[in-house]
Amino acid sequence: MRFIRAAKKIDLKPYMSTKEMKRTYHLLKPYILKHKKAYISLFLLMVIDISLILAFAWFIGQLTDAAVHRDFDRLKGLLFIGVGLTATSITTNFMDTYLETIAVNAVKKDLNLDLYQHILLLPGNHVSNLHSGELLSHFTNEIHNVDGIVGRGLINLIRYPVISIASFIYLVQISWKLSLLSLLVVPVAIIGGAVFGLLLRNNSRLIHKLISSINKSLNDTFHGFVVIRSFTLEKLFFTKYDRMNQDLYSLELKDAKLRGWFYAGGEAVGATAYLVSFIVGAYFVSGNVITIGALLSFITLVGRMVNPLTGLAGQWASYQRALSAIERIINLLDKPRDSKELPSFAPTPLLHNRIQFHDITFSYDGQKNVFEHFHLQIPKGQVVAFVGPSGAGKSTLFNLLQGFYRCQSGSIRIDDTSVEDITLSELRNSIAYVPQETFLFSGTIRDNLMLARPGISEAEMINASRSANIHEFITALPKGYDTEIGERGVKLSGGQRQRISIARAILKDAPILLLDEATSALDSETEFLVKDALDQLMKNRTTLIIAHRISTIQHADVIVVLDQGKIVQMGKHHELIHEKGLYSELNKTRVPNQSSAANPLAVNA
Ligand SMILES: Nc1ncnc2c1ncn2[C@@H]1O[C@H](COP(=O)(O)OP(=O)(O)OP(=O)(O)O)[C@@H](O)[C@H]1O
Repeated sequence: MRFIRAAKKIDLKPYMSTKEMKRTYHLLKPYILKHKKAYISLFLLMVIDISLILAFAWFIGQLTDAAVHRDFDRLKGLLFIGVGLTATSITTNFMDTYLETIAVNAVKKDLNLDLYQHILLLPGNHVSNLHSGELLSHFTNEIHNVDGIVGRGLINLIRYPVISIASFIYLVQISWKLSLLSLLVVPVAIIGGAVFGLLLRNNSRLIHKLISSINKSLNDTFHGFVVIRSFTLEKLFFTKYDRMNQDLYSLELKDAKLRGWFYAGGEAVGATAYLVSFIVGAYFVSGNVITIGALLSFITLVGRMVNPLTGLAGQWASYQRALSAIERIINLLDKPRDSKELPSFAPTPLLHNRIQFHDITFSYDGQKNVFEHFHLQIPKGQVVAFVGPSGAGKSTLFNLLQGFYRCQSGSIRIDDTSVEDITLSELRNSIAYVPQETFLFSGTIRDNLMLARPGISEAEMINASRSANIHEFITALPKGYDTEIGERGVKLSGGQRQRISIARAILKDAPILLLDEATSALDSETEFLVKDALDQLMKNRTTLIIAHRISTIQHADVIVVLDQGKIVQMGKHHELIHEKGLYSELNKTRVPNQSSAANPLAVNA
């Protein structure tokens, strides 16, 4: 109930604005136009459908009058017309259902794909503000609500008023007095529909928001199983989930009540119009003002005139529900992308000279600078290690070099070309990155290795695995390289995952290598073996390393000591160790009586 209470404060003003409607149709227009054939056909079917409605009303009137006058020849002729009308109606219904499916699902399919592509291309600063649970709910919940806006939903916005107007014109032909009477219910139907539509939209907006929160919570639960169990958070999480579910149930009930009242109101308006027309019409028949056939035509059409008005209001209700869903998608689609095209494998430009961080100033949030006028040059082929306390900016340098974030000023250059001037495909294919936290995709070990680049041969894969000291482990598994490793590689140890990640980087064969704590999950023996592989891998490349362990950096060509985004020391291990400064401080905090090879730089750990 907490969610509902907080939500009650929501201002109703935004729901009255037409700006969001315009934004929504602006977003949907290209998708609708792409499938214009289906929409044009639906429109033509609509015209046929309206003609059929009028024709049936005429048919009933004619049939009744022919029966009253015992005109059997006319009855026979009408029978054929009736069969023809029914056959046309069945065919158009089938076509309508089929085309409606195309018009709705094709738009949803395209929107789905574009949304996915958009998320893949969002820059790092937007991605870090997104929650995967919320993103999932865009695909699993919100996108399905566009039904209310596209397809028949859209056609009905034209269809309903046209049916009402056409029926009304026909009604006037039968009896203008009766027609004026039936007009009295029109304002009631329209005002009622508009009010309920607004209430429904407010409620729907809350439902979408809550479904998104539920998805977030589920995502956190499934990713945080270990923490939940070790901190005995099960009851806490369950209670929170229970409360959200209860809130969702209450909101759905409210939605059902609103809809129920709304449809009941619509029925009442329709029934009133029907009854009043019937009673007054019967009075007209007894006075010979109209025939029985004309009365039957009239009451058939009166429903056709009033129902679209309540239907239009009903359409307005689903439209509001759809609008509240789609505005969440639009907010995401409005965010600028990193590039227009999806990065993919591209031939790697070789690094001929150097990497430069030239006078860069960068902040994640636009307020606190991580780097200010930062300079650093890394000549080709060097191994440069970065050390420094937590939060010094080491990972940020890697993020910037890979183009995950853009600097506010200054430039990062590879061979004197700014990374902003080369495509993301070229940039990222020039870099092999072994991250601090290894991410493996669900699937087999082979799948995870082969994605390093296209065209990897079996022999290359095995050689890379050998170099990363993981081949023996893999071949000892019952299915070898074809072993399924579970979601995110849960069936492997941290060290095994990290060695697969190293093998993947070896296979990528890029001129620049980024190792972010690449050996942190390895025991000292395995680390020794992998270090050998990494040394081989680094030979013809320019390598940037972030490491906690001295063993990984003591042979680096340069060690860059960072503190709060500034270079405070630079040099080789044997020089820095004797210098007074942060590096020797970090070194002093090593645990005594351990070999330096296995020791972490404690401040950074
Ligand atoms: N996505 C982000 N959004 C906002 N701020 C961030 C983000 N990532 C890092 N920061 C901030 O930027 C600063 C530098 O972080 P960075 O991760 O580069 O440090 P680091 O030296 O790699 O630290 P560690 O050794 O702990 O990984 C920190 O103050 C951190 O809080």
